[in-house]
Amino acid sequence: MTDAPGGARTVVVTGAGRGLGLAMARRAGADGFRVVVAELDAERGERATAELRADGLDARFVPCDVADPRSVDRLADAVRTGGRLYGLVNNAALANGVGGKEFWDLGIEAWDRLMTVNARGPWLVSKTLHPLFTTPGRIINIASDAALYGSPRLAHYIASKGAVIALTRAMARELGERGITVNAVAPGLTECEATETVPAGRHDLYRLNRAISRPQQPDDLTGLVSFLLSDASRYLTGQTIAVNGGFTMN
Ligand SMILES: NC(=O)C1=CN([C@@H]2O[C@H](COP(=O)(O)OP(=O)(O)OC[C@H]3O[C@@H](n4cnc5c(N)ncnc54)[C@H](O)[C@@H]3O)[C@@H](O)[C@H]2O)C=CC1
Ligand SMILES: Cc1ncc2c(c1O)C(=O)OC2
Repeated sequence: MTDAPGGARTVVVTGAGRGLGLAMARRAGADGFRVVVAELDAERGERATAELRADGLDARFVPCDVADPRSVDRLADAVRTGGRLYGLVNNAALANGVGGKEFWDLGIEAWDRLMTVNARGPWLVSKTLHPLFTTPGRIINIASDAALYGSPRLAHYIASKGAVIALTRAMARELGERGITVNAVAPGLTECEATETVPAGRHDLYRLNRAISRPQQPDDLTGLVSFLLSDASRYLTGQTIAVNGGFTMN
């Protein structure tokens, strides 16, 4: 893709230090976008950015905690100086080791922490960055098929992802006039660092109930993200699309 006049189009990917976020950042970079790796864990963020750059991609690390308004303001400052904001992928979430307890055994603190990062985060980052967007623009919110299926022993997590799906709809309506599409992507349980601690039986259950019965990999998600960032998706907004080998179906 050639750069439009006015410099490269920037796509911010939160939580892009590893896992699905890094895979999506790599794809956005390969598609010709300037990628901002907005990541809480500086070591991960630096390493991921170095990897992308070593592959010849235009990437830069900006430390960011999506739960902290001042940190998100600093992300906006960094984006403002770095070109034109075209896309935002709200990917950062607490997804590592969150499962295992019935809803009645969850504590207030765990509930609030997940809601703060996973639901408030995408709202706060979108709220803070939206004035920087060009037209057209793209926002992609990463949900989870666990919220569609109703996965047990993840109640706070799936409630936070349910909020992300509803938020997507409100944002799509409110940003439609500005030519910014907003969609949610609901990945299935994927083989990556964050799910190494998910019991094998759970991985098996997900795999065996898919139309395409094999383990999901981070790259299974990136084709849809590429499409959503492209002009080909210009009339698609407010939707939630599950990429999960057919574990859930609409
Ligand atoms: N891995 C899976 O099987 C699935 C993951 N998802 C969703 O995909 C997204 C990515 O998941 P994974 O790559 O598995 O997770 P991960 O835990 O490997 O990566 C998430 C990244 O976000 C960062 N992060 C955490 N809190 C942050 C904060 N407050 N501010 C900025 N960055 C922060 C972490 O440091 C980490 O690098 C999440 O939204 C997750 O809920 C959805 C369905 C399945
Ligand atoms: C079963 C299960 N465990 C952990 C996670 C998920 C899941 O479905 C998920 O969607 O993101 C992290």
